[in-house]
Amino acid sequence: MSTLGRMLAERRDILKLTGRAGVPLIAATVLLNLLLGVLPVVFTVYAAVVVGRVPAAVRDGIGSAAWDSLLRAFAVGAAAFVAQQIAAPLRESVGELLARRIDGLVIDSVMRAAMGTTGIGPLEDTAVVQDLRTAARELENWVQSPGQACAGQLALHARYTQLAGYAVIVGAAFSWWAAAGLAAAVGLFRYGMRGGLRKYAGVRIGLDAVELKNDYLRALTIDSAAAKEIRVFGLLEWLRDYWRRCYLDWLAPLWTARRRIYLWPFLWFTGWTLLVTAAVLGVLGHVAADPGSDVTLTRFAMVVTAVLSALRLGDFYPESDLQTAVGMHAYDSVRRFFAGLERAAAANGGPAAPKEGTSEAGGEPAAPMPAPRGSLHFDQVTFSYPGEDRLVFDRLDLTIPVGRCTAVVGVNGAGKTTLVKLLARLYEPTSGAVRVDGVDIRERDVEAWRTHLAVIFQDFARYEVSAADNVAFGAVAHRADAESVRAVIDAVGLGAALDALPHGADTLLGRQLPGGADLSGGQWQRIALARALFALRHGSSVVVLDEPTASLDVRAEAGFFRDFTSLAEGATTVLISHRFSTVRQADLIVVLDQGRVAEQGSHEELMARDGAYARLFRLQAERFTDDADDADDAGGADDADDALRTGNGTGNDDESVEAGR
Ligand SMILES: Nc1ncnc2c1ncn2[C@@H]1O[C@H](COP(=O)(O)OP(=O)(O)OP(=O)(O)O)[C@@H](O)[C@H]1O
Repeated sequence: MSTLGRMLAERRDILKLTGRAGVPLIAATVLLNLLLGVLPVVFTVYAAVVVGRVPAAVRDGIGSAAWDSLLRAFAVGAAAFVAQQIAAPLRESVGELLARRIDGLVIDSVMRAAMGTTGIGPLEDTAVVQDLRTAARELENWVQSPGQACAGQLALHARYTQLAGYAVIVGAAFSWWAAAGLAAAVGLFRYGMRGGLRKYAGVRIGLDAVELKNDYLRALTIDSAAAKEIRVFGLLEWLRDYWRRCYLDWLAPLWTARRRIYLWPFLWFTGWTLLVTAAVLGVLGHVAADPGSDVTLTRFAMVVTAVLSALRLGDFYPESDLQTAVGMHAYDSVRRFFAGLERAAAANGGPAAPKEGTSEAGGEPAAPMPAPRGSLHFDQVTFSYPGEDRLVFDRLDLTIPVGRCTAVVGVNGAGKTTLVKLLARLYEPTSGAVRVDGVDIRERDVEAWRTHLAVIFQDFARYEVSAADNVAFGAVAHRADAESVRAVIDAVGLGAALDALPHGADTLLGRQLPGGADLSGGQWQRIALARALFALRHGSSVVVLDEPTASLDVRAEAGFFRDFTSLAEGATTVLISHRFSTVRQADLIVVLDQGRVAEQGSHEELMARDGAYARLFRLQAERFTDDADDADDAGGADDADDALRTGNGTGNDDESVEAGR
């Protein structure tokens, strides 16, 4: 697209977005801007009239008709000046209101879309995430936002009305040729300034990825979690140097671009503009100096003031230029973000993604879903993550019985967490289906299906709200059920620890929050377990726990399974764990390997089979005996690797570590 085409498309987009502010606000902004265009011109005219009437007023004295006429002209000029002083801040306020309203609508639509995707695939897509982060940065910082681009574009009315007014003054009071020449010279200078800014903004926008990296490094230096390692490992010097280099990677191209874009063009445009202006003023002076000329003092003053004022209009407009050049960048990112969501929705065959500027997601809502009664079946499920060739599952066939406890084991990367993501419809299978009582879950309403699920992921969320709310988020509609919250807190053995906090279970969990406190890793894990129990008490019937005992001490781990199975009596439990002491008590144990089920059965059945599970179980049991040192040797680790790598071997370095837990 040509530069002009791009410029027009940019302006058209801003206009379309401006329309969302509503007619009254747009009308008020335009009106104030027109007023700010006309008032300086009126002031210029009457200032010249005052100058022209001074000689007669001085000659005729106070009280004369010439004196009164001078006062009238002065009053009009002063009124125009005062009105301008009032209109300018009013324009600022109304413009800000318009900008904030538009930005608010854009932020709403982005948040709705980001939170409203059925799956999480789009939010893990690098391009989509980068667009979201870019949009969020501009919208949050409110430096050059889309709303400000809209307000900035409307502010141009004031500037161009002024230019037209000054040109009319020069044309009417002197020469229409001079007026045209002046307008062209100012236009040329503006083109140079604004065009340069567009190019500069283009370079800055091209450095988005580097800027985001710098944002990350800045945040990292003050991140409390990283602060520990930065100090312990002595990373500070390295980090400082790395950040400095990244910062220069961002700054150096900007410096170069600024010199290239601005220096010579600026001199060239300035030279031409000054030349034309000098020609207009020179001819004016020449004509005025002619004794027979009809150029009066008033007209002379008016034209000179108009020319000089117009000249200023060729310059940079602080209320408009940067905003219109960069402000829409965030909006472009927003649009790319929406396009990315749509692409991801189409690729996953899921429901249509919400569109930018709309409030609802597309697609027909599916029918609600009854609680599962028979089985959860991964029916020939093949899956690879978007953009990845590697199959995590290759025609996986797995049946999870309802009302029983199924444990899933496998080496790091075997696909255990992915299994849960597919079950919760955070991703859709590439082929095959997840069926509940024989029905593909994609045929059901996703929200309805999720009301049956209570999933605690390995990296469960630690909300900076009260401990009680952290638990109640398992079934947020029942947040007021304090009795149940207390019951599940006690059930996971957290009652005493929370009672010791300043406000008991109502203490905010976040050390940096006023009156807040933090918990240990194991206590947080208990909070997550309580959340799952709370969900079970309020209607969920399938509970999935991904590494629920990873942070629990040995005593707590031993008690966990016994307590949890009695608390989750009748529910379908899916337990993912590397700890065989937890796993062994499940009704069914499934060993995942190479994207398929390698073995399944009860602990006794699998031990009798003496396959991968049995070897790994024995290896882990040995760790708790006096022979631990023997089991810890390389042979033992190899054994563990071989045990779970029943297929053609993945060469995963972490396997021995995990197997040895
Ligand atoms: N968001 C993602 N995008 C691309 N690949 C992913 C993503 N999440 C996981 N993977 C890959 O999918 C495979 C299965 O990962 P998954 O997390 O399901 O394994 P896991 O069995 O739960 O491992 P662990 O025991 O370490 O928790 C791994 O190879 C992993 O690298």
